[in-house]
Amino acid sequence: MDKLVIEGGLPLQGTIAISGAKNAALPLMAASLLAPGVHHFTNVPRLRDIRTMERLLTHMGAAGRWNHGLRLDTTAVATPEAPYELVKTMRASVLVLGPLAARYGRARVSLPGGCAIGARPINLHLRGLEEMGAHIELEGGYVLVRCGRLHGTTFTFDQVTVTGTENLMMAAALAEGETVLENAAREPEVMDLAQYLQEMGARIQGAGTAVIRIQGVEELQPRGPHAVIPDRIETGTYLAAAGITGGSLQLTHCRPDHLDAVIRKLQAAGLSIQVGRDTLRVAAPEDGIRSVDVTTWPYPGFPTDMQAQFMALMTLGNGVSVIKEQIFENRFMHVSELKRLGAHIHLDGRSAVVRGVKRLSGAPVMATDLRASASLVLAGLAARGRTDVSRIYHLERGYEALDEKLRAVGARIWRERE
Ligand SMILES: CC(=O)N[C@H]1[C@@H](OP(=O)(O)OP(=O)(O)OC[C@H]2O[C@@H](n3ccc(=O)[nH]c3=O)[C@H](O)[C@@H]2O)O[C@H](CO)[C@@H](O)[C@@H]1O
Ligand SMILES: C=C(OP(=O)(O)O)C(=O)O
Repeated sequence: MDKLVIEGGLPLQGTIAISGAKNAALPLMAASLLAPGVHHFTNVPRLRDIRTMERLLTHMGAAGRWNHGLRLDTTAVATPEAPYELVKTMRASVLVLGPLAARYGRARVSLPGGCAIGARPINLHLRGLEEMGAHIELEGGYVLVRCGRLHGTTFTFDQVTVTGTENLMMAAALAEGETVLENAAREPEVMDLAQYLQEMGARIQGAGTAVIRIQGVEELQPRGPHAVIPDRIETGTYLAAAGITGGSLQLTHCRPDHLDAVIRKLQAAGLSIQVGRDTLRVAAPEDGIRSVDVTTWPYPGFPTDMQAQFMALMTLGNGVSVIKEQIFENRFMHVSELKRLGAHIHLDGRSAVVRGVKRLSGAPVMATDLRASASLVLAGLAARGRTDVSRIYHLERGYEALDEKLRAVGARIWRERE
């Protein structure tokens, strides 16, 4: 297994091209199950999670081919099943549940279980499908679904859920009659999925707002090429990287309008950010990073997927920053590792109180989840001396060519065998 080694202390300078969004590409791939034929997606990031979803679809009988993007042929899908071996490596596998129920009337999908950041139940996905007429049983760690054609319903999410909204929107696209999803997730990835479903012939209104209305249709057609939206979390991570290293970067191929809350908080921390149509220019503050408070919320609020990276930046702030995590009950696994690099952080329930220090110093650290790992890389880039980040398979789930992209803008970062 590889680890990342970082010799920190160099300001990043240069240009980074942002990749397609993992969290948009995964539901798009799952949506290919809704219509037999060849679907074509471009700007698909080369990531471990994308390979896992491809393996999952292949297991069901689909065929994937990389040729100017990803072409998924779902003509021969015959096994509507997501086995534990694949689901345990990627929770987003649960996104096949809605399409399988709607298109095949049966599904056998392993329960995803919890992960480092929280329990992450899927009760709302299941309740929504039941209200659309699906019969659901849990057996041997699997969700078993049986149904005829699903029917429309009005479903109010008790809690905003991104993949829950995506699952029910996909299921509703082929259901009989109208489905209204209330308190739906408004994330850009939900909008990207809605757009592809519409390209396939689905009738959807209101994606991007809290109420989505779907008029079910009899069938959908495969379409493409559909370009996956840029990864807003990768974008935010590199903005923070410029700030924490005292550098300046230009980011291209991004969607600044998907990052309003992140940009505002980074500007409050003193970073200078110039917003173009699909570019961002960022420069670190000359008089040091300012400590600011942040609370995570569903979109358009500050994303939980940027909380750990923002905390890394705040470890070098000029005062005290209170970072509150509202989405996941246990998303502070990076705290103890950041402390190993010299950060002063005190945990108080769902809040982390970060007292800025003058400098961080390198140390061996261990990644526990994707964004925790990213925060350790950021801290390592700023720290004096050498930082070894182990368990980088987490990073490979969500950051395309992270070490190459960072090396190209002046970072000393490389892979070594553990
Ligand atoms: C593949 C993907 O897109 N992953 C993203 C998605 O995850 P994911 O869709 O799994 O996260 P959710 O939006 O569902 O989770 C939000 C909250 O709702 C709770 N909940 C969710 C569903 C449910 O049936 N019952 C329930 O209680 C969760 O435990 C959590 O506390 O949104 C998260 C929140 O922005 C991001 O951190 C993940 O990167
Ligand atoms: C938590 C994340 O992903 P997942 O939902 O796939 O675990 C993430 O992208 O930060």
